[in-house]
Amino acid sequence: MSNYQVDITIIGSGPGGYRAAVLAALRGQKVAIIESATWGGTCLNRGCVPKKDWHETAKWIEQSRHFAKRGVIGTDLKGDMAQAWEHQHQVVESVRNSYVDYLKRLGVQLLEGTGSFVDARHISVDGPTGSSQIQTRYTIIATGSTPALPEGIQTIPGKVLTSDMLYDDGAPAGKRVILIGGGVIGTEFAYIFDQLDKDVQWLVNSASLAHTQFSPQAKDTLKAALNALDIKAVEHFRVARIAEDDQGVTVFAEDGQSVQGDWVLLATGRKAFTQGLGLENTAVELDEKGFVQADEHLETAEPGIFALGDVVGPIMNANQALSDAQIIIHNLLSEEKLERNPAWVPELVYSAVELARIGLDDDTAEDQGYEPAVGFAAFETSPRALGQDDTAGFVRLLADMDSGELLGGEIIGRDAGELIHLLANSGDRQEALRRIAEIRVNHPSRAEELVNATETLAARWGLEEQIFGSAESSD
Ligand SMILES: Cc1cc2nc3c(=O)[nH]c(=O)nc-3n(C[C@H](O)[C@H](O)[C@H](O)COP(=O)(O)OP(=O)(O)OC[C@H]3O[C@@H](n4cnc5c(N)ncnc54)[C@H](O)[C@@H]3O)c2cc1C
Ligand SMILES: NC(=O)c1ccc[n+]([C@@H]2O[C@H](COP(=O)([O-])OP(=O)(O)OC[C@H]3O[C@@H](n4cnc5c(N)ncnc54)[C@H](O)[C@@H]3O)[C@@H](O)[C@H]2O)c1
Repeated sequence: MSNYQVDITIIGSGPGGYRAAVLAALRGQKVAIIESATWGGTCLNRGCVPKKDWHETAKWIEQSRHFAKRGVIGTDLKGDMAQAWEHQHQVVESVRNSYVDYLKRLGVQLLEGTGSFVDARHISVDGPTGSSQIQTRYTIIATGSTPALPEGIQTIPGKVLTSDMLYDDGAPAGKRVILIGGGVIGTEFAYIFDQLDKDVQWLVNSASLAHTQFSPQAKDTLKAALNALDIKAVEHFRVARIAEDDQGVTVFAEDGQSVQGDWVLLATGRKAFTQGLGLENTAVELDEKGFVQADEHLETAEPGIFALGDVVGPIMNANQALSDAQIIIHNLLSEEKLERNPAWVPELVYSAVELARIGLDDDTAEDQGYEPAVGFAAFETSPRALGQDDTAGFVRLLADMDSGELLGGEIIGRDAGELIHLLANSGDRQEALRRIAEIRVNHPSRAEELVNATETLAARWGLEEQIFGSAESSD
């Protein structure tokens, strides 16, 4: 058995664990990271990275409908899911190799196996090539999440899959796909599968993205874009049972309706993963949903043990895991203590339109005593968007009517996932509108619509002074 003595041990190598390892190593810490499955976690191997690779392909296919009118002549193009799977697989492998290489170059000790607490300062690692034990000062639990299945539903390889199985094992051959869930994965895959030439039957028990903070306007824009491609959800379908037969699969709803297809993708949520961690040997506590309980600094009930990302929840996205990693490492190595503030971490959905949001939504802003004013600019008239044949969407900024403080923002449309950084990095929010209004823009660009949205806040809500500064009298 090998023994290691380190400053920080990280259990799990998803975006949160990886980022924590890099930041700690860069700041001179002796770091060990443990991974029981594939280096890079959900996001790299079966989440954000392969999904965005497919989203890009889907966009290309959709945009090929504009080729002829733009003077690009050729035969009718369509998607091929098997080849798309190979493409994402190569991208993922290449990113994984560079991640592992970077960790090694930084001197991080990479250990393959299941990490389990022996006590609060000792962790055992049981892996394919043997066992080891680590003595550690601090530990970060970064074990992520796993798909949650509706009660009574089980997966069947090649027939009833989760997104983890889809990316690990490949896509089944059949064209008729039943997609279950109106959450983020369901909304993203309804579009991707459709463009990859699948006949999608999309079953949801509540409207798409109902549980998110996106505005009704954002959801309507998404719905219109999906409808334009003839992608429509079957609503009020609560799945109760799935039966396999010679024709494929039949999905039954609680009210008795049924739908047939070749295979099913379950996108019915994810749950925190803490199995095999040996938390009973520590004072770490779980909440009633199984999330690791942590304070605003992400420290658990056991001093010196921290947790981040999906295993802490309730928000499950890579952006939150990355932000958590930054907070934990900063707090461990600095006097200043940062607090987790999920509202100011961007939230994205990649579907027939890209949806990005950050900060407060209208209701939360009102609940917190603000008087929200809305600044709005549509991409409909943007020269850049017109030139791209992609005019769906808008910028919507929320500001306090009295102080002009930026409360939140939404960017809907192409490149929203990049543009949102202009709001994510807007520093002091009292000054944010002015900073946005003063951006030295590249013309024509989509970012100009952010500037235009601040101008509507000035014109319609009397926020000229907060946005342009006080006008000096020339008398
Ligand atoms: C289909 C899909 C698409 C997504 N798309 C996006 C997106 O576009 N943008 C976005 O921001 N988010 C996206 N997400 C969410 C994102 O993938 C997760 O929020 C993110 O991966 C969470 O990171 P994490 O570091 O908390 O954990 P994870 O990435 O889940 O990594 C945890 C790792 O810990 C390992 N582990 C668990 N237990 C142990 C143990 N005891 N010992 C050792 N290792 C262990 C696991 O094997 C895993 O590799 C997507 C998710 C899915 C499923
Ligand atoms: N772009 C991103 O940041 C991104 C992308 C993908 C996934 N994720 C995260 O991964 C997690 C998992 O995504 P998800 O879409 O599976 O979960 P989700 O929680 O977003 O949505 C689950 C959906 O399944 C539905 N559902 C549950 N049981 C059902 C049943 N019996 N019949 C019909 N519908 C049922 C729910 O009503 C809900 O609409 C989420 O937390 C999500 O935020 C993030």
